[in-house]
Amino acid sequence: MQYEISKEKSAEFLRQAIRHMSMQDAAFHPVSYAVWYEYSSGEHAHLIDEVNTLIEKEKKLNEKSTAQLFNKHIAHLDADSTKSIVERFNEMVTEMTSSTEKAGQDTSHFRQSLEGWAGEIGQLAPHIVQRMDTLLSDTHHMQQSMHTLQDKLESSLQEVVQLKNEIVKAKQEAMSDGLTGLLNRRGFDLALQQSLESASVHEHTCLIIGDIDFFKRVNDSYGHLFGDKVIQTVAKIMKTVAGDLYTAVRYGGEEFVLLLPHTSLETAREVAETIRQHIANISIKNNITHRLISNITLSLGVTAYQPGETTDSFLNRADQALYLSKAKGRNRVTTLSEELAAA
Ligand SMILES: Nc1nc2c(ncn2[C@@H]2O[C@H](COP(=O)(O)OP(=O)(O)OP(=O)(O)O)[C@@H](O)[C@H]2O)c(=O)[nH]1
Repeated sequence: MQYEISKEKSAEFLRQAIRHMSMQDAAFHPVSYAVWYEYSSGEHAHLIDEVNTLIEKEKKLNEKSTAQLFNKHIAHLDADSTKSIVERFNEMVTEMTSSTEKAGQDTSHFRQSLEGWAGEIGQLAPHIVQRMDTLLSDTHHMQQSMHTLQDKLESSLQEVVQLKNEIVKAKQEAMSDGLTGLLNRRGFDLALQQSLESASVHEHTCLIIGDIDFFKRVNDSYGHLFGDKVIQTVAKIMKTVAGDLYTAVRYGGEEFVLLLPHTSLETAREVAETIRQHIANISIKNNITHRLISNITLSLGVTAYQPGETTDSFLNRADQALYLSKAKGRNRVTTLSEELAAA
């Protein structure tokens, strides 16, 4: 979807979209707006064909068919485009609300003038009074329609606010892990990309990857629920250590990542060592046996981003460092610079 078009062109699409929307059964909301805006822009041949076929068959689009068109042709858009749709709809409704309000005021004013004239003319030319009455009654209807439209627009605005909140919430949910509340892998990919894009050549970005040792044994010995509790406890420690400076991630089952922007390799190693020690010192209560379990350990790998390398190569090196920690006996931190990884 392209939104980089001139204001005049986009205003033209907007006008067309409103005209189309007003002829359908579906209500005014961002979903129908998005469908009709895209239809009016003429960009999506498939969408246009499908809409035309539906209109031919059903005359008007209802909520269901509008939602289906949205899901099929528009819902896959990235979050920025979705946000753009909602913002444009919001602007449109706000503009329409204020023009309707103004039109309502003008109509009310016109009606008052008519009433005034009716009184005056009635005395001079009684035969015109009946026509004036009709005119007054029409104006009254028009005023009522304005109020109805205004009410509808105001409720559309509320819907937009709600939709915006839902988009924000859905975005957050899609990026976070349900068990721990940390960022999930998808969230991490985005955070890593943003961090590398915003870092200058002279700044270091580091990664720590940690993996709970012999976690299968933990599950086998104390049960899956206890295993979950261990994951949550490790996540809590990662989050505390991360604070506002770093980003903690549940990368996979029992694997965690800490993203450290503007951080030297040496500092990252110290942070990893702090995490390792924290975890080696925890005791977690087994809710079934009521015993404290304290032999939980984490192996960690640390590395720094090398300018120009791909994120895959960055991640692979951190993984390699983690693998070395496991191979050397677990419960330890291994730091791997680019030269060492290549050797
Ligand atoms: N309780 C629980 N277990 C999980 C979860 N996700 C993955 N696991 C378990 O984590 C275990 C990972 O085991 P392995 O990959 O064999 O590794 P490990 O036993 O930790 O051994 P090393 O990594 O070599 O030290 C598997 O048994 C998975 O079932 C989860 O969300 N909750």
